[in-house]
Amino acid sequence: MDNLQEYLVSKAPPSVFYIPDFITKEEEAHILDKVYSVPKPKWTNLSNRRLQDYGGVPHKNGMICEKIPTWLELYMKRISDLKLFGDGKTANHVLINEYLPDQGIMPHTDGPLFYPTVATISCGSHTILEFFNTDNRDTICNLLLEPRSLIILQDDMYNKYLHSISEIAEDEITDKCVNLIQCKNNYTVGQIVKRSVRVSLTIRNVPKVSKLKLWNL
Ligand SMILES: O=C(O)CCC(=O)C(=O)O
Ligand SMILES: [Fe+2]
Repeated sequence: MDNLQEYLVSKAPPSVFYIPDFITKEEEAHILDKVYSVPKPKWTNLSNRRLQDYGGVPHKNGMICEKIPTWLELYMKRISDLKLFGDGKTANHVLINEYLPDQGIMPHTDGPLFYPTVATISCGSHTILEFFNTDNRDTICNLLLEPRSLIILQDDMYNKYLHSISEIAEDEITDKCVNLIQCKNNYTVGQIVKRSVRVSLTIRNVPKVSKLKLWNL
């Protein structure tokens, strides 16, 4: 991956980059193996998905950094090397979401505690990430995220629009999907694509970290 600009999704508002095959099938299998080998309490169960978080709890007074597993640091470095987080800053937080085929995430923005660029690696299944206008909930565009792809959101696509994943077990490809020509596979409008279990790695930078160390733990 030499030049990020080659991966710009030019039909979306500024700015989205879509990189198919960012990781190999072997790396995908390795990630899934690691994600599913944690002890059960590492999972946080929500009503519509489960998640694991690494790096600490982002907080307005500063995140108290926690040690991140070595296997994850490898993928964080690959993202940090893209220089997405401004003046030499590197990734220091990872959220791992697991979605069963009919699970999703409600419309939201990622908020002010993170540097306003988010990088997400998809494993196991495709999904469709939908973007909405905050005021009237009109659709802005959709992005088809293939397994092993990387998506990078910044500028208005991070700050201005809401994003969500519908709670449906299969997706219909529509012309609202603005990155179809950049996908590895061929998709046609009207096609139905069945979801399987998807695990996503959302890799970010929390600019404000606390120097406080929990010596007594
Ligand atoms: O799973 C994804 O691709 C999106 C996750 C997301 O939006 C988030 O964790 O804030
Ligand atoms: Fe999000």
